[in-house]
Amino acid sequence: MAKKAVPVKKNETLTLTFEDLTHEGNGVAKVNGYPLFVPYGLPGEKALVKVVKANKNFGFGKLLEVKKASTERVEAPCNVYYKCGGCQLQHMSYHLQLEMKRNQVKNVMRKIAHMDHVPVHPTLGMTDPWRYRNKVQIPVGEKEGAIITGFYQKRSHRIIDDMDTCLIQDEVNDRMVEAVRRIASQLGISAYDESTHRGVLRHIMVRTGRETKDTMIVLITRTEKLPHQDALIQALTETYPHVKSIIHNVNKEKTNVILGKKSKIIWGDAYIYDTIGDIQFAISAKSFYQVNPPQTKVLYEKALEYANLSSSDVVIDAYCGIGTISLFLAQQAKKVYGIEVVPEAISDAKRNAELNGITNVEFVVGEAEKVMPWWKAQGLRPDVIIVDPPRKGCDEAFLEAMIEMEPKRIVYVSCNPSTLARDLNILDAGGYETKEVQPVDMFPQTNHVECVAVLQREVFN
Ligand SMILES: C[S@@+](CC[C@H](N)C(=O)[O-])C[C@H]1O[C@@H](n2cnc3c(N)ncnc32)[C@H](O)[C@@H]1O
Repeated sequence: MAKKAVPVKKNETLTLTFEDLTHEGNGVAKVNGYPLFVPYGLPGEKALVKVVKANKNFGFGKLLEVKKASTERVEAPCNVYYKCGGCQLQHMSYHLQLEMKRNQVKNVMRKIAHMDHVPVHPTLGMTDPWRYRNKVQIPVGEKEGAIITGFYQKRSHRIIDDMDTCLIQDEVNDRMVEAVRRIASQLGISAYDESTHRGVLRHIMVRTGRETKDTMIVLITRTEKLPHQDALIQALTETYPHVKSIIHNVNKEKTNVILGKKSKIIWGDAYIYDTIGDIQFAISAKSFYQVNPPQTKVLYEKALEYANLSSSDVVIDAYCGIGTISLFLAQQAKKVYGIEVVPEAISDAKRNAELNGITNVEFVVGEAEKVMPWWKAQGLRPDVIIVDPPRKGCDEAFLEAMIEMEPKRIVYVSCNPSTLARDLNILDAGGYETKEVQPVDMFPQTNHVECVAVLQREVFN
């Protein structure tokens, strides 16, 4: 059979009309059926595009000029949007962002889960989809002898040197990054240089409680010692009374991983506090805590609604982090068991239960895929199981144990629709029918999407 020729050439410029959007947010145009993916292109738009890569079955293009703009195109408010790798969707209306995320979920439900029939509801979005992030981790560099902070330019480790704000961050985080940068510069603390593996300050991490405005600052250095530590602490805490915790973390490795293994509280508490709904949470530096608190409440309320608990129900919250979902569930259930692999998160979870006077919870440190079969062997038979795994989804041994425990319902919270669809398929074969899926926009302006799905056990006679 004759090989089909690629209809475009690298560096060629073409006028094209976009027909679709990928789940990354790229426009899709077709040249004689050959798809060309173009960042920042929107469906219905006519644009001048330069071909930058022409693979056998698909290519990539660069948007040179929009000839006819979509009514969904908006001006990106961030002045470094087109350089930064953090956001991908600022050029489209929020309405289209929500629709795109729902379509992504519908697509995986069709293509991976083979569940065309399952309703995927419209994405639950934010009224104000800006300034929502409670945590920033920003690289530190040097320019003309001064310390700079900024995210990396897209697909590189070059720091954006004219970034003065991040519009999806809590303003307190922005201010604190700037304060640490300025004070560290004044004190002559050097920035880490990745190419030479020299210098001191690698990253600044700031976490702020949305409701409390309590702030934790984590200073990540290559060196054991943080130079001018006392002066830095004094300058920060005298000027910013909302700073409740300063932590020094040491990362000596040549690595992209931000936090090193060794941490020391150098001022204040090990925790900051925040509230979601009427529950208070203590959050330590290394624990997972959802980054968008208002939408976390929306997500958890949906999970709780899907769990449909009665006061006699026993529940497992797998991958429970610092016990956020568990404590919500515990208000309506007889007993909740939480399982999580990070020991610090389980200490936080126990502390959080105490803080809120919640006694019907039990938290265990371990890998969910090992603890679930053990719980099953011990005779634990929960009425409802909630899972909220990391992006890679659930381990098969975990899914198997969950099916064998025969809960009447499973509620699956996921930050990766593809692995969600894969796992729903496995659970379906194990007798759990997916009833509906609700996308929730936890990460506006970015192409990430969160979902919650409810599954019911089919009882065969
Ligand atoms: C998406 S977070 C969810 C946390 C929590 N449910 C929440 O909403 O804050 C996933 C959690 O799973 C934990 N985790 C990752 N792999 C695990 C495993 N094999 N067993 C148990 N927990 C795991 C992570 O440490 C993280 O806290």
